[in-house]
Amino acid sequence: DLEALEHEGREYILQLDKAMGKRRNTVSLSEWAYTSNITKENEDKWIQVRLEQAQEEKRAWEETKMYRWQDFQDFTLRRMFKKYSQLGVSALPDDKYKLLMRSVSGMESNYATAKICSYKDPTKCDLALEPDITELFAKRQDPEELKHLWVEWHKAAGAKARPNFTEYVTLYNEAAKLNDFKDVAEWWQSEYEVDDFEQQLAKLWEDVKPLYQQLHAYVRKRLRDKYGDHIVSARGPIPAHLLGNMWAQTWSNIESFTRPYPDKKEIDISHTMKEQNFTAIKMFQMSDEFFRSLNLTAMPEKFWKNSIIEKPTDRDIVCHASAWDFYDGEDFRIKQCTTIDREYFETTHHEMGHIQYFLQYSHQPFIFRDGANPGFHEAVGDTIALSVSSPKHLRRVGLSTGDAEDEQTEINQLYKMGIDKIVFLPFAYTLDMFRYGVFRGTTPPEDYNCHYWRLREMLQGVEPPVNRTEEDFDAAAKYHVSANVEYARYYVSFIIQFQFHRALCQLAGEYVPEDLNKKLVDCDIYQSIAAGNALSNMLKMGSSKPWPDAMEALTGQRQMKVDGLLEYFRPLQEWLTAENQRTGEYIGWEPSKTQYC
Ligand SMILES: C=C(C[SeH])C(=O)N1CCC[C@H]1C(=O)O
Ligand SMILES: [Zn+2]
Repeated sequence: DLEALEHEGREYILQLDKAMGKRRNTVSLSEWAYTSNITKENEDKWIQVRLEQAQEEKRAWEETKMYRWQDFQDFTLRRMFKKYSQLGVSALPDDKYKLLMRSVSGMESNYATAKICSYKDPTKCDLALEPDITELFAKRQDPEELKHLWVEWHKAAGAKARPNFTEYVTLYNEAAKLNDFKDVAEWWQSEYEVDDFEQQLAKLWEDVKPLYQQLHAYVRKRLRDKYGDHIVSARGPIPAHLLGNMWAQTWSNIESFTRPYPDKKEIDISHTMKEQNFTAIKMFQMSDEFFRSLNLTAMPEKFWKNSIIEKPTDRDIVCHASAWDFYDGEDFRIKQCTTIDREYFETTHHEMGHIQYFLQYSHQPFIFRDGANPGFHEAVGDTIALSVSSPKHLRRVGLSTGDAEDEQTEINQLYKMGIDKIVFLPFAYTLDMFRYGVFRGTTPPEDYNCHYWRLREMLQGVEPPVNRTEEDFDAAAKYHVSANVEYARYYVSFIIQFQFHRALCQLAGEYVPEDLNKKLVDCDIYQSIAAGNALSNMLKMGSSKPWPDAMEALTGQRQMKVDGLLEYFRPLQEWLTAENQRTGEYIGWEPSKTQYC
């Protein structure tokens, strides 16, 4: 009878889950070995381990099909079977699976080891993305030097990845079909468990676009003031190499010469951290201390022993920051090539947020040891960083000397947050709108690069510094495209982190709507047990429930909405609108004058 069958099903799935945990540990250890020491030998070992695991996963998958789990009464048991009934890339036959892994590791190792020549010294050709090119792009303001760095990086990391990328698209789509998806776009969107995900992304963009256009118009004016209108037009897109970041995804590095009130003291914690002889480990200890102040879990001993937090000098590694769960309840690691600056201070909190999530759901069955959706995992650390980057907190930890919280300082602070958080949204939206089209085949290979730029111009209002052709492949010059990491998760994160932050600030008594002494921009939840416990209750759920249940547990909302973000930035939006009217700046952008593609 059904009762007995369901009982049998529970026994089966629990032992399968234990086996899955062991497998994930083995795979994580071999992937760590490869990405922390990029050699052919380590790549071969990682691929071999993945192939062996794929065999075991296939056998287990065949077994689950024998259970009529759709009729089981227990929601959690049904959810476990549902997740186990999806095999993933292991559904590919061995030879194709191997080709797929080789094409991705080929792109990722190319990205991790790419070098370019210096602008000033053409014989110096050992510049890596981290730390060399990143630091030059953050500091240099000469348009010709920035153009050189931009063109050379996009050649070395983008164009070179094109052959591997086209093979990856074909094979990955085959895997999608073997999992009963039309294509990878549908597979990626299924992770969000709503049937109108793409429409939701478009709605969120419509809601935040007016704010973005005001910020874009203001920044374009300040750049035109600095570089002249022969470089920055009055009504067109902004040249992408002038925004302080290789992908123009955050414009924080041009804050110093574009902020609204330049005569107000700038909070430059990069400078202060260097002055105070900060080390990478110090940043990690400060972040760990913040999480512990919320009554969350301390980093375990193996974290401090096994993490790699500085770039090794004796080997090639994947420097792009990452957080790792080894699924044994005690081994959790971060790998990043820390430099002492604001950007890595934030990245450290971002990665520690991943580790905290791992720790909070480490009691769950392995199949539920995931974010409620991929955006949740990206939002944890950033939500904490919203408190850490408040002037109040920076004063608390001695990274900023007190400045009267007057109106102008507040606008400067909101501007500093906005050129990081608002600016990021159209970039993130573009990256996966582009890849959805590629996987669906609506964007044919012969149109990959020009379509990518049409999307970037339409959504982000930026244009390339030089003409582009289909010899280029600029999308792969971004880590996540070369490393096969889905990106809508960050778009979701940058929306929901403001819903989380607002709820936590209210719980901490740090934010009271309409109370001018309890503003959202000043909120710092540091040491709030009430906020920490509420966050912990959401994180402990992992992916055991649909994400609206997790979001409701913390915020009372069951939908992604920009209301949190718009509430946070309201004073800035009002200021930008008034300022753009005062200067008569054109809002939005006309199509680019140059036929660059
Ligand atoms: C820090 C990470 C590792 Se999950 C990252 O890739 N982020 C964090 C913010 C956006 C995105 C990026 O760098 O493009
Ligand atoms: Zn992340």
